Amino acid sequence: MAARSLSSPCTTTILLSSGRWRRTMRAAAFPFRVSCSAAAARGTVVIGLAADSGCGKTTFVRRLTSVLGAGTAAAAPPWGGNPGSNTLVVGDAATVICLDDYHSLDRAGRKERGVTALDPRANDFDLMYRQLKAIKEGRAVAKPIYNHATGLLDPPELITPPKILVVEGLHPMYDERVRGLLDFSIYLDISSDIKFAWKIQRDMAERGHSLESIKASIEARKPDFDAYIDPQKQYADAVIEVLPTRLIAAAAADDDEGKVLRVKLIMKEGVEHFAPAYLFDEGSTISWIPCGRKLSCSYPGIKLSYFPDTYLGHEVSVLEMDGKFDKLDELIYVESHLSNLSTKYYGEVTQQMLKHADFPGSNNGTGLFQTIVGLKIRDLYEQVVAERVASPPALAAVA
Ligand SMILES: Nc1ncnc2c1ncn2[C@@H]1O[C@H](COP(=O)(O)OP(=O)(O)OP(=O)(O)O)[C@@H](O)[C@H]1O
Ligand SMILES: O=C(CO)[C@H](O)[C@H](O)COP(=O)(O)O
Repeated sequence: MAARSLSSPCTTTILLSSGRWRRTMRAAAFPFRVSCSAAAARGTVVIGLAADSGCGKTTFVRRLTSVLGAGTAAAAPPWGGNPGSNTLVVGDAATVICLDDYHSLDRAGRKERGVTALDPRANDFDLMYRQLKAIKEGRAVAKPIYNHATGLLDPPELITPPKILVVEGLHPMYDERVRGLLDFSIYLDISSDIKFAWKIQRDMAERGHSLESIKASIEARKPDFDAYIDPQKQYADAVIEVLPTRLIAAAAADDDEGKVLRVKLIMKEGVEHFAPAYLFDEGSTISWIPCGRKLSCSYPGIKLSYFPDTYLGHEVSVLEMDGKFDKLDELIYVESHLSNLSTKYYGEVTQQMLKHADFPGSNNGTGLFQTIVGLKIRDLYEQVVAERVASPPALAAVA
């Protein structure tokens, strides 16, 4: 097969899954030549997105890549890749890798040893660290693939350094070394009843699982979720917490299977390149019911709040939305009262929400806050690049 040039920035040194460096790639394994560009010299900005399975990582990533990739190619798997790939490449703007690819035990291996995929013993954090560090420094890596269709570890795929690398999965903030590579981190914290409702809806409707098997799987994972996944939220720069509504009495809300949600965007103070969004007046405490002439609300209405708080020992600002929008285009009324959104033009949040009105959560705080975090990440990237252009870092030595 003919060699193919990629426009993505990278050097010709590849970090292999085995941990060894290779200066050139075998054409049969990776049939393209890799070129370097100024973006590699700028370094890759790395974003971590942590959550349990079925908690909305894919949905969040779709909103984020839409914000980041505006004007470039739609998200696609790597060129010439394995059909079992979990990676998404959004032009040269961003690449999203799934940390499931660093499972060191395949499905049969986990079963044999009696460990879940959430257990650190089923994951190779040394390789994860080495490869993410290499990408961040501008080097391509041959990353393994965990194939969810077969439950096997497939041959590796080439990941070239993008401008923004999103690492999503169960453990982006678990290992201290990996955590240290993240320029920004997000945790999606879905309360157990709502997680259960989302999982049932997806796994029964789309994957043909029985209610009993879904319940059993959630129960079996719970101890490891509590031990290894949930504690990562203490490290997150932003947490999107999804809770049952307070606008309806608990019994009635239960009947509604979590269709009305109370969503909190918890934003850490003092994070470099990240200025928390706020409602009306920065640093104050606000409770606002926007329903009326400019915002249509059916039962149970909408309540927005904004307040300072402490979260797991950190100073934070919190934006909260309880309820759901009836008419998405009227969101502009709410947007116009929010500040520090990092939009490039008036109404960009509303436009993004309308563009993806069919995504889950578009009529409530999950979609709104995911969109805002996406815009903040784009802004963070632009700030980092502007700083690096003003004072370029020394290039890492290439082996
Ligand atoms: N904001 C939301 N509101 C309502 N339902 C949602 C929301 N986000 C996700 N869901 C539901 O939860 C399911 C899982 O979402 P998604 O695929 O984004 O999660 P995930 O974390 O990527 O899961 P996995 O790791 O298992 O692939 C979706 O099929 C969707 O139905
Ligand atoms: O928690 C998960 C993250 O997506 C998966 O369960 C884990 O990756 C194992 O995958 P599979 O169930 O396909 O063997």
